[in-house]
Amino acid sequence: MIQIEKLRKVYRARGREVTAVDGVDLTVPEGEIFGVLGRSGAGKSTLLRCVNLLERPDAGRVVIDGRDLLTLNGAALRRARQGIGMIHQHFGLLGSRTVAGNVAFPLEVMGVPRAERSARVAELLDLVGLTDHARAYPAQISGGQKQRVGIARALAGRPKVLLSDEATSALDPETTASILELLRDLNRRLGLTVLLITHEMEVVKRICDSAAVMRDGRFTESGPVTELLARPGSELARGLFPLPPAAPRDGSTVIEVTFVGGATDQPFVSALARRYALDVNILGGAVETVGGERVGRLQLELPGDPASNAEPIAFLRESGLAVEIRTAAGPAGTADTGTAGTGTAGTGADRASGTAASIEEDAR
Ligand SMILES: Nc1ncnc2c1ncn2[C@@H]1O[C@H](COP(=O)(O)OP(=O)(O)OP(=O)(O)O)[C@@H](O)[C@H]1O
Repeated sequence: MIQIEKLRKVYRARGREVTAVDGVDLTVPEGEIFGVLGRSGAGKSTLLRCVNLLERPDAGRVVIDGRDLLTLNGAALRRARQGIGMIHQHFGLLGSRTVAGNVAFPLEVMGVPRAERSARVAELLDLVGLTDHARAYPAQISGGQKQRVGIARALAGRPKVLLSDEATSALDPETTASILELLRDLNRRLGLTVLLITHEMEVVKRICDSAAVMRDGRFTESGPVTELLARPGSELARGLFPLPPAAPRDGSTVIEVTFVGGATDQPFVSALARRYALDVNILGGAVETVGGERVGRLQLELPGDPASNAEPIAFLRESGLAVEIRTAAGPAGTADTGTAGTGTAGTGADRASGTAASIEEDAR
């Protein structure tokens, strides 16, 4: 389990101060995968590096499996850090060592005897599917295989916590999928607790149980992924399911409906049309599997202004669906009647573009 409380890290250089992490609270229960999503410069790497004390936080607590790392020194701190593995975007392999030699390296540093080391390396290579490449050098293997070596090496000391620093950012989509599948598999088989940072929505969608969006050193939203998807105004929901920036035409109401799990079984569009004799127009939408649950977002246009649609909207909400009303100025949040003009932050245009796609693009 990872517990981070009021974590703060300020860099000071040439008389300038940059608050990279500004009071972050975060809990990752044992065996869960937590993803921190954000643009370049949001503070993700700093946050991750504070968890294994590669960076010393200025304030706050980092508690791993009940031990407050900031209170430990010397051997006790070294032991605690052995319980935290880390993988990196550019793998960080030693070019002069074979695959097996790279995996053996941390075991050598830990002083594990040779025979035990060989057995453990064989076990680790089997775990990541690289037994046949034990004697290859990093230059002779693909990016995905290099990351598998990185993962095997990170697991050498039998850590309970794995930190992942953009582990799939240098990989093509197919390889990304296979590495994410491996991480999910290891998380389940070994009960690993994983904290990962990424700018890729795909990573959150495929393997994270919970996630946070980070901006300017803070979490702007945080929680179980399926809960965030159903939360009105969620940036994560907009990123995973981008919808067209539709402003309602005069005399119509545009709503965005998010449904998770069981709610997807209901034919709510036809129920709405039948019950209220409405001509419902579908403007856009998508349904996907997130965290093993079916999740979707639909943008619908209803005839009549928001006030005249209060009843149908209430019906959808009572059916367990999250409904946002889009006004000319953007989504109007959760107000029951969705009064026009009371939108949450941002204009229609910037709300629509402030999504995952831009999280990725800005980071490149
Ligand atoms: N060693 C450092 N000295 C001074 N400022 C730093 C240092 N490392 C990071 N920063 C600053 O702290 C802020 C957060 O950086 P950080 O690398 O943690 O963000 P990030 O979200 O991981 O971005 P990226 O994906 O580009 O690495 C940025 O403004 C960055 O310029």
